Amino acid sequence: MVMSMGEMYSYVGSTVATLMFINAIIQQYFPFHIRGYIERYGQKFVSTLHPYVKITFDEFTGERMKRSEAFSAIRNYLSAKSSAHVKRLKADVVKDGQSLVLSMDNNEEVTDEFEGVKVWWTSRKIVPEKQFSLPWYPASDGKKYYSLTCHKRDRKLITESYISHVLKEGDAIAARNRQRKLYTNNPSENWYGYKRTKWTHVVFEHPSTFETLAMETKKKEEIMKDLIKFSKGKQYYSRIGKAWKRGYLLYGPPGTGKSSMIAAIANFLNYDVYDLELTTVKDNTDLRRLLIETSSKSVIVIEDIDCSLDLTGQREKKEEKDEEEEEGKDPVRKKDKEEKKQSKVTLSGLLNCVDGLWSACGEERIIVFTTNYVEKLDPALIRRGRMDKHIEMSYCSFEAFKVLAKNYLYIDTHPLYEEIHKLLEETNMTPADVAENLMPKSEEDDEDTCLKALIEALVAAKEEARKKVEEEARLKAEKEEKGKEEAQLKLEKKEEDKEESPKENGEVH
Ligand SMILES: Nc1ncnc2c1ncn2[C@@H]1O[C@H](COP(=O)(O)OP(=O)(O)OP(=O)(O)O)[C@@H](O)[C@H]1O
Ligand SMILES: [Mg+2]
Repeated sequence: MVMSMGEMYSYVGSTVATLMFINAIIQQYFPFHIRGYIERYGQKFVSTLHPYVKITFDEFTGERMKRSEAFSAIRNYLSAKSSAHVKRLKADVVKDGQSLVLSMDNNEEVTDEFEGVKVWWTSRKIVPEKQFSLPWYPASDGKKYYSLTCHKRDRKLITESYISHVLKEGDAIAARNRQRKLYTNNPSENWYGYKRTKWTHVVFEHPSTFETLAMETKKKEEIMKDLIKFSKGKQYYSRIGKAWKRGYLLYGPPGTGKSSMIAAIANFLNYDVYDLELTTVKDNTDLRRLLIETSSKSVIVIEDIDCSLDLTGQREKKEEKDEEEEEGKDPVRKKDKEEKKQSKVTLSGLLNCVDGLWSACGEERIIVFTTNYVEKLDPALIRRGRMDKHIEMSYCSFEAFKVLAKNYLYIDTHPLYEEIHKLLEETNMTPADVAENLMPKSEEDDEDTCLKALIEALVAAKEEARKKVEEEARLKAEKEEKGKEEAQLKLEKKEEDKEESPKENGEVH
């Protein structure tokens, strides 16, 4: 008898289903010790009739019954395959999220094909017969597992290629559905209380993207390329023997988009964000503890680094010396100072965290420092290799303005653009201020009104800057004049002293 492929598959499908049915009956009606015999001899018998291999994937594995990553990946993979075909689906709300995951219900079957080979997946759950439950020890939900059946002749392909394909695809689906998080560190002193968490998180939903970011296209593309190279660089980093991380320093005046850039980076790479507030970290050890708890695929942000860290080490050291002499006499004061000292993260502590040995634990991390005053930073902090890329966020250029106009007013060009172009070249205005002016203030405001408002603001800013320059020049001239007068007075006094001195000398002798 010659079977068509379709017939063979339906035969195999029905055989598998029949066997499963028999198996279910055995499980249900035969006592445990007889079940063992039946299963053992049954399997021998079946394997001659049934040239198929079955692989099972339990939900919980190992001694500690950890949730199996393979099980979750398979669930994601199958949910994508099954939601269109399977009749009975189970809906789950994923952890922390509002998103729904549909997976095949127990005893449902899904067929999949890989390189021309067919396989069958079934979802199973074994519920224990006798359940023991207490309020503080709820009854088990049963043992869930997926089983994969394939023909014996395809065993090699399935075990060597197909399963890893499923796991990879499942992980990719999970990454796509994942809700990203924004973490903030809890102050060190709260770590040891009831909750004992170092990081608190909320769902990260920031609308900033590289598309909405107002800056020169060339600069933007360069950063995006750098990020892509980094995120795909696992092998590259391990080959050159460097930890898989990258440091960015974003600097520029307030309102030029440093924080927006961080959000755009996280959205672009689909990473979590850890917003690290250094001032509430007690010391270097706590800083290390915090960073060790960050996960890979994340952006670790330290905003306003110049304010969070005391970088004026030199001056402080000198003052400390003087104070130490005083403290020798006053033990209470000494203790106070020691406590204060302990509650500080030092520059070297931070540097150790950025490029010390431990930072290689965990991978795929971007560290971003921001500052308004790059010139204030210690060169040790920003040297190349530590901060791989320095990005200047500057005042709004015409190109950046065009991005904002497109975002806010949905326009690419306008007769007023020429005037705005000229004004932006003559005046410094941050993208935040430009954006504020472009925002319609009432429903009647159209693009003309908004652009005119921006022109007005630019003219006012230009006028203000001119006045400021004038005022500064005036003050400088005044200072110089005063300096001259003082010098003149000094000179005169010296002359007078000279005239008087022979007399004095005379008096002494
Ligand atoms: N380059 C930009 N592109 C798009 N929007 C921007 C840009 N710069 C600023 N903005 C707008 O201005 C607001 C403030 O910008 P942002 O917080 O990113 O500035 P910042 O440089 O981090 O400022 P600060 O130094 O005060 O932290 C943002 O919400 C955004 O709407
Ligand atoms: Mg900011």
